[in-house]
Amino acid sequence: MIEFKNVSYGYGEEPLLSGLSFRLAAGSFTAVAGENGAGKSTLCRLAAALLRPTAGEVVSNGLCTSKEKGVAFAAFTGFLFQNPDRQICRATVGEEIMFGLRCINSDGKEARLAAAEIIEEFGFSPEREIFYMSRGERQMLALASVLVRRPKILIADEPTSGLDRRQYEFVAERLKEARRRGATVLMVTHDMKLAEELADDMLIIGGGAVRAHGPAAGLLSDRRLMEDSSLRLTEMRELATLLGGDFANAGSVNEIVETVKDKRKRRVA
Ligand SMILES: Nc1ncnc2c1ncn2[C@@H]1O[C@H](COP(=O)(O)OP(=O)(O)OP(=O)(O)O)[C@@H](O)[C@H]1O
Repeated sequence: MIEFKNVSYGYGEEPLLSGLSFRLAAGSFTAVAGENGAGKSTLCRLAAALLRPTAGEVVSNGLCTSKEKGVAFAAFTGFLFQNPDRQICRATVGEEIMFGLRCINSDGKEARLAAAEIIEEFGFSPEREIFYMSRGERQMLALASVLVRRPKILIADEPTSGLDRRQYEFVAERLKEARRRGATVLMVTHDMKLAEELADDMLIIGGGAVRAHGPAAGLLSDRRLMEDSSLRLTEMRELATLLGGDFANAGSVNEIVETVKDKRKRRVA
């Protein structure tokens, strides 16, 4: 569980975030959205104890980030940076994955087995030199080195940006899997289709405050909220809200099709 209690933060004198209060339930998947520069990455760093609030409290997994050392949070928090090069610090895939494990004092036989498994799952080879990997591959590697630690809390800042379709689908599946295994996931994204596919809840920030927090389906259908937050309705939501009435809260194209069929049946009868 992650809780923000009246949290404020600023890099300079002006606060960037002011009085944020919300709670993310254990095991939930929350997508964070908002316009560029709204403070989404800053919110993630606060949640991961990489930053401490200038006022208020962040409590993660029962620990207050202002009272404990960062290492206490690193033990159960996986953080995927927006830019993988901020994270990667070793020369080869194998070394990078093991580095992630050593950071949580995991270095034995089990750790080496987990490293071998994830390297295979991601389709890398342990000797592969990171210097020659593409941006997308480095992003996948950064994710692998976070996931190998099986974090209780997973914070991913735009995990699919710059990935090709195959990589995108692979990453979306890995995030779903982390959630299935019980992790609490917080994901920043500009991709509302991804939010719709993965998240239970959405947290929309803007103007330094929480603009909305609640079930993703409802927020993603709120045309006014989406427009005010510079977010795009997905094509499916666009269609559902344009059709209105019984269709307005449809969760998928399939639901729209079924509702049309149902209406036709009733008209014929
Ligand atoms: N280390 C820093 N020092 C000073 N200012 C910073 C720092 N990090 C971020 N900022 C500023 O804080 C503001 C919010 O940045 P942040 O990265 O949290 O926003 P964001 O919503 O994630 O943006 P984007 O969608 O563009 O990634 C921006 O104006 C940014 O320039």
